[in-house]
Parts: sequence; C-alpha cells; structure tokens
Amino acid sequence: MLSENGSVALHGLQFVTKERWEAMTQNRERFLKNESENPCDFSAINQAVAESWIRSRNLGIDPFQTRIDKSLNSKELEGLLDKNKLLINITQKLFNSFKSLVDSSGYSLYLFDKNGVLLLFTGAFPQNVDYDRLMPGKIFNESTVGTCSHVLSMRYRCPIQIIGPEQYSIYYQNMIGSSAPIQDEKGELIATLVLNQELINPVLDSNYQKLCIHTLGLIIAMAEAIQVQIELEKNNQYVSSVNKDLRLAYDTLEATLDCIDEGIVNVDQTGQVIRMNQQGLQIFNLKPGQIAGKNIRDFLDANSSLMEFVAKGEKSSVEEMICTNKDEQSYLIEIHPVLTQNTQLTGAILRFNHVKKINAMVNSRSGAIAKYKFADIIGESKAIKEVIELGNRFAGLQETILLSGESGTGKEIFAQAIHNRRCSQGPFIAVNCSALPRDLIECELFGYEGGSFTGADRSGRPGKIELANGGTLFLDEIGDMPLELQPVLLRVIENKQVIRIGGRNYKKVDFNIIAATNKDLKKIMEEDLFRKDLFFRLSVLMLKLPALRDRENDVEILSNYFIKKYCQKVGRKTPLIHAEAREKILSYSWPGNVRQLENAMIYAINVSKDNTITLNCLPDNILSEKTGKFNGKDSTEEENILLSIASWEKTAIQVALMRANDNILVAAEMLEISKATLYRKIKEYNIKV
Ligand SMILES: Nc1ncnc2c1ncn2[C@@H]1O[C@H](COP(=O)(O)OP(=O)(O)OP(=O)(O)O)[C@@H](O)[C@H]1O
Repeated sequence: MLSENGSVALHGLQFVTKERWEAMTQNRERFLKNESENPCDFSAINQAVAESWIRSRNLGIDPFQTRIDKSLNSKELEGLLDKNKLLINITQKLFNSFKSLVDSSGYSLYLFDKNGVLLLFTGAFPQNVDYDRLMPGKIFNESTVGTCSHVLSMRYRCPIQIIGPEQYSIYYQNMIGSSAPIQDEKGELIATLVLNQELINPVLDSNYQKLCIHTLGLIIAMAEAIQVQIELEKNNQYVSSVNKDLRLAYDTLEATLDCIDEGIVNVDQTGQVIRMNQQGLQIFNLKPGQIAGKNIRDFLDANSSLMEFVAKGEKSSVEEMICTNKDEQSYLIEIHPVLTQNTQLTGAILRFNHVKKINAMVNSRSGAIAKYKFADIIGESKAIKEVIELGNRFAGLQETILLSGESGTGKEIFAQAIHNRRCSQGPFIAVNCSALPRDLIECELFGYEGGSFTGADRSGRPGKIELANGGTLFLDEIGDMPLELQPVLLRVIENKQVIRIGGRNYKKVDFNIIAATNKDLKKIMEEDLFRKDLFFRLSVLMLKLPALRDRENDVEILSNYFIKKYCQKVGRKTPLIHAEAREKILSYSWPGNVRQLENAMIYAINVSKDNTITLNCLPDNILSEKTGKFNGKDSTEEENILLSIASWEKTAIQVALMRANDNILVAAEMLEISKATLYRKIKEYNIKV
C-alpha cells in the first residue's frame, strides 16, 4: 500500500505510463458508477487511495460537490491560531521566502492543523474555487472533501503525492497534491503541509513527472525544516525561560545575602575568594571590583588555622583576627564545606561574625547589662551625695576603681552607674569571686579552647574577660579571688591581652575594671592572702560607700521608694505605713543596709492586711531589736543581730520563692540578688525548693 520509503508517492515513485493513466481514469469512472466496493478491483489505483475513496463515499461526500461549508467559528479559530502561533509564524516565514517561486509557477502551499483545519495558504488561487473556500478555519478532511494528499498524509503519517484521477473531488482532477506531515519531538502529528500543482498537458511527459517527484521532495524538506525550527524555538524558549529563572534566583540570592548582617565569603580549597556579600566587602575593606585575585590568607594571621579547618571539609568554627589595610578585628568564622555531588571538597562558605557583636548578644541574653544610672541611685543625705558626685567624676577617667563598703550599700549599682557613664553600649560583666568554685574561676575568667580538658565544649568558650571586651569587668568580692590567680589577673589588666586555657594565641582585650569588696583588703594583704601589686593596680581610684546608718534621712526616702517600686511591679495599691511601724523602720540600725531595707519592705507589703503596714508586718529581727541604733554594741549583741539577720534573710528568700513558684530566676530578681547568690543562700539555709 505504501512505498518502501514510507511514502505514497506518485505510484511508488514510478513514472505513469500512458496505459496506467488510462487505467486510472477507467478505475475512477468505475468507482463513480459505483461498480465496486472492493479496493482490489481498482488495480491501477494505489490501494490506500482506493480505500479512502470508499470511506469518503461512505461518509456521504459528493465528488461533484461545489461548496465546502464546514469551518470553525471565529472563537474556535482564534483559539486554534493562538495555540499554533509558533507553527504558523515559522511556516509563514517559509511561505514568504517561497512566495515568488510558488506564484510564478502556479503552485499553491497550504498548512493544515492535525485535524485538517486550514491555517495558512499562499500561492496561485486554484481555478473554480471560491476565495472563501481558502480562508483559515475551513475544514479539509476525509469527511468534508474526501480523498486528497494531506488527508492520506495525516492518516498514514508519511509524505504522500496523489495525481489527478486519484483525487476524490472534481475540483482537484487537474491537480497533483504533495503532502508531508509535521510532527513534534514525540512523533505526535501537529500539522500537514501541502503543495498543489496544476496538471499540465502532456501529463505523461517524463520531465514533468520528474519535476513532480521533486515537488514531493521539496514539501518533505519544508516540513522537516518547520519541525526542526519548532524544536529549536521550543528549546530556545525553554533555555531562555530557564535563564530568566536562574537570573531571578541569582538576583534574589544576592539580595538575600546582602541583607544578612554577617560577612559571607565563598572561597575555593586554596582560599581564593570567589564571591562575598556586602557585609564581607566591608569586613575586608574592599570594593566589589577588588575581589578578583584576593586570597583569604592575605587577611589572616601567620598562625591562622582557618584553612586547616577548610581542608577538613567539615562544618566547624574558629575565631580569627582579620587584618585589613584599615584595622585588625576579631571574628568568629563558621566554616561550611562546599562539596560536589560525589562529595569532593571544592571550597567553603565562610560566615564572619564580629566577636564584639556576638559577645554583646550573649551578654544581653545572659542579662549582662547594667540598668542603673547615677540618677537611679536614691538618697538625699550628704554622705551619699558626696559619693555620687565622686563616682560621677571617676567615671570620666579610665582608671580602675575600687568600691568598698558594707554588704548591701550599693556597690554593684554604683559600678553599673559608672559603667553607664563611661561606655553604656559595651557589656557589663559581673563576676562574683566568692560565688564561684575555686576550680572554675579560672575557666570563667579566661575561657578555654575546644577540647582543652575533659567535659569542655568542643568549640571552646570565651571567658568573662573576653566577654567584657569593649565594656566593664566588675569583680565583686575581689577579696575572695584565689591567691594563685591574682598574678594572672594582674598580667591581663596590665597587658590588656588574654589567652584561653589550652589556647595558642593571645587576644587583645580592652575593658575597664571596677572591683568591689566588703572586706578590709589591707587586712587580707597583711595575712598574705591578697597581693599588694594587684591591690595597688585595682585601687587607683577608691570609692567608699556609706552605710545606711550614716545616711541621715535616707531610710525614710528609700523605704518609701522601695514600697512604691515593689507595688508598681506587682500591681498593688501602695499601702499606708502605720506610725508605729514607721518609727521602728526609722530607728532600726539596718546592719544589712539598703538591701535589708528593701527586702524588709517587700516582706511587710506581702504580710500587710487592709492595705496598711503595721508594726507586726515588719520582720521579727527588726521587731526584736531593743535599742535604737547599731552603735557600740558588744559582741554578743552583734552576733544576736547577725543571727536574726540570717533568720530574716531565710524568711525573705522563702517568701520570694513562694511568690515566684520556686522559679529561681524570678525569685532572684525579686530579691535583687544574682542567681548564683540565691543558690548559695538556698544551700546555706537548707531551704527546700
Ligand atoms: N542608693 C540606692 N538607691 C536605690 N537602690 C539601692 C541603693 N543602694 C542600694 N540599693 C539596692 O540595694 C540592693 C543592694 O545593692 P548592691 O547589690 O549594689 O549592694 P552591694 O554593696 O553590691 O552588696 P554586696 O556587697 O552584698 O554585693 C540592691 O537591691 C539595690 O537595688
């Protein structure tokens, strides 16, 4: 039925002889007279053609019909043209370049969609055909026009040429139709291309028949060209849409990286910089065009271990000094290896965070902030005003300050106020030298490198001195600093550099020191428990805080202040103070100073009824004091008072824990002591939590 090369060509690409032509004409006449339904009876007609004749007739197609009425409506046509836009554009260009050839030779070119709907037409207008007939949207298939070349080409998905008598319609009896299918990359039919040429006399001329074979070749070549072009365009569209997506993804990534508040640097295995974000450029003091040829090693210390970590190909972090032509700054660098799909290391993404920034973050999270300012220090007495004035002056100097005074006189709040005058933006790191176990104080102060001892953090930890960089290190209860650590501390203060336990490198640190003691340091020095050199280094400026008993009317001012502050905090109405209670508060000796006064007020508020603090609301130790002032008592009296302070303190802690539902942090805040002190006291007083 089909020729060997898959096409139904002009009679198997054989020339039509005179006898064959006559036989074809006779076969057609027999068909029209309805003499046979068996395709085999039409021996001169290609069997595929004969079968199509029979189907066309069975579909009721009149071979002599003069009109083709079937066409798409305008909306359907619009949709179809839109759907086939690419095909039509490509074919139109091809038709344009063949237009003059086609016009001059009396040929016509057609493009039909896969269902035979006319999409494009160019060339000679066939005789006897209405112009309307060749408008896009007309449907030309077996059920509208019967057998013709593109109908068979669509059916058999191969190039086809059929000649005059083989055509079903009377219109095409003087035509040779050459048709080729256009398929997509999956082999699905998308359209057919047709070239119709008029039969000329003598049709049996061998040159003419050769020409006809070439027109079939031409239409096959055109269909293939369209097919290739469609694929190319689709690929181009795909590539350009992928390119667009990639560009968008890249731009988004760039913008994202640039709004990250840390330096992000991509390096290869040798440390060569590939790219860095805006923050990275700032860290390295570079402009965007200056990255090329830069190696990360150019900015590192000779002892740097960064590239050793990169070579390991594992996620890790390291602290390094970055030296630029502007300055030297310490950064914590997180290393994220970059691996290929087969896990080959190609480089790393390095995330740079300024150590000062991390420390500030850690400090603000861990509560290492100073809240008190000089304005928050309450008191009208001459004694307190003098120290406030002196403290203010000292704050303007960068020397170390030693605060002394009894417990609870406000040494820490003075330290905070001085810090806030000097460098409020920096961290305020308080270390209570008496609260830390002896074997931990060294780690706490100096920090340690990863793996320097069993149980140490893998990535190491900075000590309080490093954390205080750019701010203040407040060494409370300095008299309890272990003797063996005192020379190390002195060295740090003098050299302003620190080395972590197990560390290789010294780190520069810049911080102010404020030390505090409630002990007589001179006496401890005489006992050889405190080094003179450290004492002199710490006590460049000395500030002695007055005891409450030496602060004239401050007890009244402070008690009113604490009552108001506490009531505001817990949302209670401020209670009245009964005259008797007021008298007791004012006459009491307050050996525990301001802290004791504050806690006594909190206690009184909590036990008060009817919004009045009566005498009975005051803690027992206050009520049980017989004499007015705490002056010149003998030692047993003093011990008794201290004993009662302890019992009062225990009660205050129990009340705070109860109110805080045993939450240590909340209770410590209520009592305004550190967590460590609260733990120590809980242990000391054997309080069950
Ligand atoms: N002048 C003041 N104005 C307001 N509050 C004060 C004042 N003095 C002390 N306080 C309060 O007293 C309590 C004790 O203060 P602080 O901890 O500073 O004393 P300290 O001398 O450091 O005590 P210690 O020697 O026991 O560590 C805190 O709760 C603080 O709020």
